[in-house]
Amino acid sequence: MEKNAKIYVAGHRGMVGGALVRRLQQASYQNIVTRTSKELDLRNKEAVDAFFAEEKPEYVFLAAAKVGGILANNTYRADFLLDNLQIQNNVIQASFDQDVKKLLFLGSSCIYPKMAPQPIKEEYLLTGPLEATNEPYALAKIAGLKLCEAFRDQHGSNYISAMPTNLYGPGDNYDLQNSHVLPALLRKFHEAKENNALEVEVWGTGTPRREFLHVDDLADACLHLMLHYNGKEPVNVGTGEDLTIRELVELVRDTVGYEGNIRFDTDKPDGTPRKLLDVSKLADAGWKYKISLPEGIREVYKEAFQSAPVA
Ligand SMILES: NC(=O)C1=CN([C@@H]2O[C@H](COP(=O)(O)OP(=O)(O)OC[C@H]3O[C@@H](n4cnc5c(N)ncnc54)[C@H](OP(=O)(O)O)[C@@H]3O)[C@@H](O)[C@H]2O)C=CC1
Ligand SMILES: C[C@H]1O[C@H](OP(=O)(O)OP(=O)(O)OC[C@H]2O[C@@H](n3cnc4c(=O)[nH]c(N)nc43)[C@H](O)[C@@H]2O)[C@@H](O)[C@@H](O)C1=O
Repeated sequence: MEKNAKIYVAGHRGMVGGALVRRLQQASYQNIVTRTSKELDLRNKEAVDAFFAEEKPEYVFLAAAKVGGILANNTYRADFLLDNLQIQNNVIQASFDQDVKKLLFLGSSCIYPKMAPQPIKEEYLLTGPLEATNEPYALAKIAGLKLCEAFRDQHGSNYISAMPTNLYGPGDNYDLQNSHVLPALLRKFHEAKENNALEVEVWGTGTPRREFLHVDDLADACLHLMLHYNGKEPVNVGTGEDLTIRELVELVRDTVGYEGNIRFDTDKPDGTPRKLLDVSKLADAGWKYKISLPEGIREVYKEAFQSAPVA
């Protein structure tokens, strides 16, 4: 990828898209094209086709998507399936029509079967039923990675797919209903400490296990894959380490310095019991994460809550 190549980052205002733009600029890629969803609704095929015909990007990072935590996925089931199918179908088709040299599609670790053997290898895809709470989203992501594979099979398109584990970092979503667990816990414990609340309520039983990767590490992995990976199979991107939600709750509580009680609301869903990724493929390609979870949580907490109020 030449330093003056025209690179389209779809979803640049999001947590992942923002990290991708930072990483590309840090690596001296200056010809980066972006559009907000107000400027370009990627569900609108005509608008997407017109944008690609006008801009003719050479490389595409497809980080735009409808994204949310377990409750959002389980509430807006049709939106998560339809929006994500429309976005990825339009961007991948337009990329082919305009001869994009290489496209990287972002999937998610939730594409794998609920009870897949752990750690999860890429070849476990479609070997068992999905987790019910995010099945619509997972099916959209599976369709996206399969569309990339199909364009490669039929047309020789160099479209690759990365399957990230749970992510956190600057620009995360802190809405208490729709966000993922880590940003939600940071906000809950911060506000409880500020308000001297006696108790913090967290969801589920605390027994599921999750793996967390800082979004700056993900962006670095995506650039590494764009530069060096030309394979058909999706590539897992993670740390290869996980912890229980209860351990995460205690880590966030201690980072924030909250000393009150914690109550687990078992009426809320646990979701997948565990989704630890096997990251040996990425390790074989020479990449490993850098930011440890405790360090990452400290940094994110400082940046999001101790320097300015959360929007
Ligand atoms: N967060 C996580 O834990 C994980 C995320 N991923 C994947 O990473 C990618 C990015 O996720 P993340 O950064 O967390 O999500 P965010 O919600 O932070 O960002 C999503 C972005 O997509 C854009 N977008 C959404 N709908 C549309 C639309 N109709 N038209 C144009 N743009 C749209 C938004 O643009 P705007 O701001 O302009 O409205 C936003 O910038 C997704 O593919 C997600 O599946 C994978 C695994 C874990
Ligand atoms: C990245 C991945 O993210 C999603 O899957 P998920 O990892 O299950 O999502 P989550 O981060 O929201 O929850 C993780 C665990 O944490 C528990 N939990 C406790 N307390 C809170 C809490 O306050 N908020 C949330 N959201 N969860 C909480 C919660 O009960 C669950 O056991 C997919 O939908 C899909 O988007 C996807 O691919």
